[in-house]
Amino acid sequence: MGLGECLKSQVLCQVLISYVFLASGLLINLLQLCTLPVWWLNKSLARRINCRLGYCISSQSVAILDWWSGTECTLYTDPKMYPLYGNENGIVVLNHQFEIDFMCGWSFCDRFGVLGSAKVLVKKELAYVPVIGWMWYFLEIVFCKRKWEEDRITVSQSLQKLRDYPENFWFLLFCEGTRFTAKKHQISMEVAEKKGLPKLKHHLLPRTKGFWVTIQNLRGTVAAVYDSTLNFRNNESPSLSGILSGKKYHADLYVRRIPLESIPEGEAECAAWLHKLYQEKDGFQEQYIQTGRYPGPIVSAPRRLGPLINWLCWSALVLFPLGAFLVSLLSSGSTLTILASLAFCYGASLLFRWMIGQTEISRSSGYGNKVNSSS
Ligand SMILES: CC/C=C\C/C=C\C/C=C\C/C=C\C/C=C\C/C=C\CCC(=O)SCCNC(=O)CCNC(=O)[C@H](O)C(C)(C)COP(=O)(O)OP(=O)(O)OC[C@H]1O[C@@H](n2cnc3c(N)ncnc32)[C@H](O)[C@@H]1OP(=O)(O)O
Ligand SMILES: CCCCCCCCCCCCCCCC(=O)OC[C@@H](O)COP(=O)(O)O
Repeated sequence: MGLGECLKSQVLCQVLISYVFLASGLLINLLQLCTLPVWWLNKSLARRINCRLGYCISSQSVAILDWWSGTECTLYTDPKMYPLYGNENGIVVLNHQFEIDFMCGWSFCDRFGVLGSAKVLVKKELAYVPVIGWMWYFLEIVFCKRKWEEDRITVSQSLQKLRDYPENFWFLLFCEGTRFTAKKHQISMEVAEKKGLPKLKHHLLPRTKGFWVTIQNLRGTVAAVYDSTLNFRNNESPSLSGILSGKKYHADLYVRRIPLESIPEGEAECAAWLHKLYQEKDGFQEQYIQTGRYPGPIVSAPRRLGPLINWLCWSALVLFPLGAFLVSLLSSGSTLTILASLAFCYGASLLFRWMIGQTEISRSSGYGNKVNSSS
């Protein structure tokens, strides 16, 4: 193990990274709250400010992925489509199999200049996660309860609001609705069988309603669906804890651009189209597993310096007062203050640990464990 790797695996480094993320993130959440009056005066300006503030948070996770762990994210796509990425609105359909898939997604958003405005259909439970969940309110992220009776109205309403969004955005949909586990796969293939659909080997059966409602509400606003299939080389199973301790992974993403006009309008036709798409995605995964490659050429989309600079600036901003506080704490010699500070640090580390837990598949929800769809 080299010196760099040894340093990255030290607990102190991870404590400092989590401190920077929590302290700067809560500060940015506060700044986002302060933009509320701007919403009434100039909505477009408020949205643009929130894109920049959101970038300050989400790009920290990109910095950790791209620069701290040095994880390589490789893009397979048609080079003719490349100039369109980031210059139009897109709906991204991604497989949901890996604990850090959202970080790789964010990294690609950054590479194409749409990180601040990135959108996702996300389960409501994540709205309560400090920093990221709170940031999402101000970025007009679409929340769902995974209960169609309620979601059909609320999801449509939230999507309608994006129709006059002032910046280009990608809207991410994990149509499988939950992370892949062997049990969820088995149940969803029973559903597939009952519906007379071909079985999938590497995906859960996609839930079609969220896709249909997204297409319906964003038609005319979004130019294309970016069908995206992610996998990791050498059977890596990446984790956020691994990234924080500096472990390098190798992600490969295959993206196909599908013009929105080619997607059928009716609900049943749209659902059938999505099922066919997932059968194709399953074929790409099989090819990847057999050959270690996706079809099509690799296109260069290098990591950018922006997230690193942003991260270093926020680190300087919040670490300096921490250092000053620690010096004054030690020189005060007050046992009570020192104990109170230690208790506070312990609480903060529990909170960060809980946030990491949200990404872990072993702590995944029970959604999809039964044929009916309760969480
Ligand atoms: C160039 C580079 C390109 C790309 C770069 C890549 C990405 C970058 C893009 C953006 C990044 C942005 C942000 C990323 C940051 C963070 C995101 C992190 C994670 C959050 C993700 C989540 O929270 S995923 C969970 C939430 N999302 C979803 O659930 C979406 C999918 N779900 C749906 O669409 C659902 O339909 C629903 C939620 C709208 C409603 O759910 P509900 O359960 O109520 O209804 P369903 O219709 O799904 O269920 C009933 C039907 O389903 C059948 N059924 C029953 N049991 C099962 C089963 N086990 N499996 C499958 N199907 C089942 C049932 O038979 C019913 O069928 P019908 O035919 O009768 O409809
Ligand atoms: C600089 C350090 C950056 C570290 C960031 C740490 C904070 C992480 C906070 C949690 C962010 C939320 C990401 C959620 C990821 C996810 O993938 O959610 C799962 C859902 O799709 C489906 O849920 P489930 O049904 O449980 O599988």
